[in-house]
Amino acid sequence: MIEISGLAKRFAVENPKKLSEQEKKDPRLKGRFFNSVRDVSFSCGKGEVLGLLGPNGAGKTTTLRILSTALKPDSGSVSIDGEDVLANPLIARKKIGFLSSSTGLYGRLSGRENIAYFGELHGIDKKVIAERIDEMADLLDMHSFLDRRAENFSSGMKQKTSIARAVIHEPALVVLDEPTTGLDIMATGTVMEFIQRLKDKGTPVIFSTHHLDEVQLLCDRVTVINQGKTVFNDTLSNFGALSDGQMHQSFLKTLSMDTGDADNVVNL
Ligand SMILES: Nc1ncnc2c1ncn2[C@@H]1O[C@H](COP(=O)(O)OP(=O)(O)OP(=O)(O)O)[C@@H](O)[C@H]1O
Repeated sequence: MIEISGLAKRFAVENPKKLSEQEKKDPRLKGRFFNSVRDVSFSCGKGEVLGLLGPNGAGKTTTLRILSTALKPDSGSVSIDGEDVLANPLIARKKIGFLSSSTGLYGRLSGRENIAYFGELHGIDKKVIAERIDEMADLLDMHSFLDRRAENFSSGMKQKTSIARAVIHEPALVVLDEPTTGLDIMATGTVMEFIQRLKDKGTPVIFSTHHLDEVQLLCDRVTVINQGKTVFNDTLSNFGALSDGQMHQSFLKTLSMDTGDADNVVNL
């Protein structure tokens, strides 16, 4: 079980002229600081898949980077199975598999070598690494490119290799930042099946997405972030019930419920 409570993270604005027009009008901009995440809370239990939704710039990536310990929050708490992630980042890194949208592969290494390298960093036996890579190559349909150098991989090949790399140590929790962005329909289906398999094995999965069909297919829980705050945090069925099962309408409804203070979280 992972529990996130009251996360907040602000960034210093180095050059206000570089802010987008939308960011300049955003209530999160306070003087020289942009409060990207202001109050984010949710939890995800064993065998559950949680979909993290929100408009562009809502704070999803910032939140997921905090969970993965890549970023330190200014306030709030993150615990996995009762263990304080922020106080024990090394233990947390062992427990969490994180797919980031920004971490690249080593172009000179093959897909297999990229994944194996991470396995070795985690201290896993080489034989076990080889077995796990074979298993993941089956599941993610990677055999045709696994031994090619990663520098010329397509987006789909890169993403599958990055996902395999993120879970090589069989983490207790998997966090995926927009895992299907840029993938074709077949690769998207393969990644969705891979998440379903993690769920069947009891591994909690948190993933951010803009695709409501993926949420409907896979998620048990839905969290919506708007302007850095959790505005909805509940089951998929209660999310659907906000507007008779029309996911798109439910999403829009949660956004309109954000009145800008912390008391408007819809927790049905
Ligand atoms: N290091 C940083 N310095 C300054 N501002 C940042 C930094 N990282 C993120 N932000 C700002 O914080 C806000 C939230 O960004 P974040 O990437 O978390 O949003 P997101 O919900 O993942 O968006 P998207 O759906 O577009 O990926 C944005 O306005 C972004 O510009």
